[in-house]
Amino acid sequence: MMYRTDQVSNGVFYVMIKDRKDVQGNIDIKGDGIMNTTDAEKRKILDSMKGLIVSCQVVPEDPIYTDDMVVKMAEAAQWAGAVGIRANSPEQIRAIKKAVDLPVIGLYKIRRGDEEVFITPTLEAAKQVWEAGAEIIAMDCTDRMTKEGRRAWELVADVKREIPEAMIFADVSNYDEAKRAADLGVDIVAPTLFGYTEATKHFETQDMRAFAKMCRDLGSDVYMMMEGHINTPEEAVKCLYLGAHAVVVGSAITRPHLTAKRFADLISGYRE
Ligand SMILES: CC(=O)N[C@H](C=O)[C@@H](O)[C@H](O)[C@H](O)COP(=O)(O)O
Repeated sequence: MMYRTDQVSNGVFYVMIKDRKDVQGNIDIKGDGIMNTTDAEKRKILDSMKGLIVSCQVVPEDPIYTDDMVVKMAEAAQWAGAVGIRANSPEQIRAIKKAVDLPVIGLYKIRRGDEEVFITPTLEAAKQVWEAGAEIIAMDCTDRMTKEGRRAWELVADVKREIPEAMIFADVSNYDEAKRAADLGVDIVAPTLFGYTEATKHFETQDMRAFAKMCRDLGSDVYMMMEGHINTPEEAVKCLYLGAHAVVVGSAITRPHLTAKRFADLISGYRE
């Protein structure tokens, strides 16, 4: 749906959207001032997501698993001042959406045999994430092959065509993948998969140097976020200093058994 710029005041653009409430935001006016409503709405949501995003994920194998655990995690995150939630599976996204009033980055982890790509690997998975209520769809945008015999990032075009209202969060593992994702027109890029690919699996901490370069080169085209292996508030602040719009934290906040294990392992000197 298209709409027009109605009024400009104090550098802020006010826009009228047919049959909907007015929205106000810092909007890029392209060419003749004609814009797509979803662009303005997307920008408004993305701008609001500046700060801490908490990844709230739990699987039945986790020692903390209960049916409503992700809801409690999301409520705790909102209570603490988080600006967004990252969640896995249509069921958990739905439950979180009912309980908290924060934008959700949704994904659907699907393991298909020995395939390496598992974060929202198909268009069907992306549709389910969207239908569950997530505003943003996170997907693997690495250069790895999928079961369908194409590169993971090739799904971006399908999602943009089939679900144009959705924002796309590209999970990548290195600078080249980040650059490609930005060129493909995703909304958010994060090095979520650094440490989880064949080439990076030996790393247990983030590559801050690569992240700084991503922020410097791509930060004006996409929203750069940090995600993965951020364990302390100080590390998160460092990411903001390097140019991150937001920092997504999971395990350190929502997997207390792993935090306990970090302490136990170190204190016991990694005795078996
Ligand atoms: C690689 C993978 O599957 N990452 C997942 C992506 O959604 C989650 O399991 C992570 O918890 C999330 O990325 C946050 O990272 P960390 O838990 O390190 O703060």
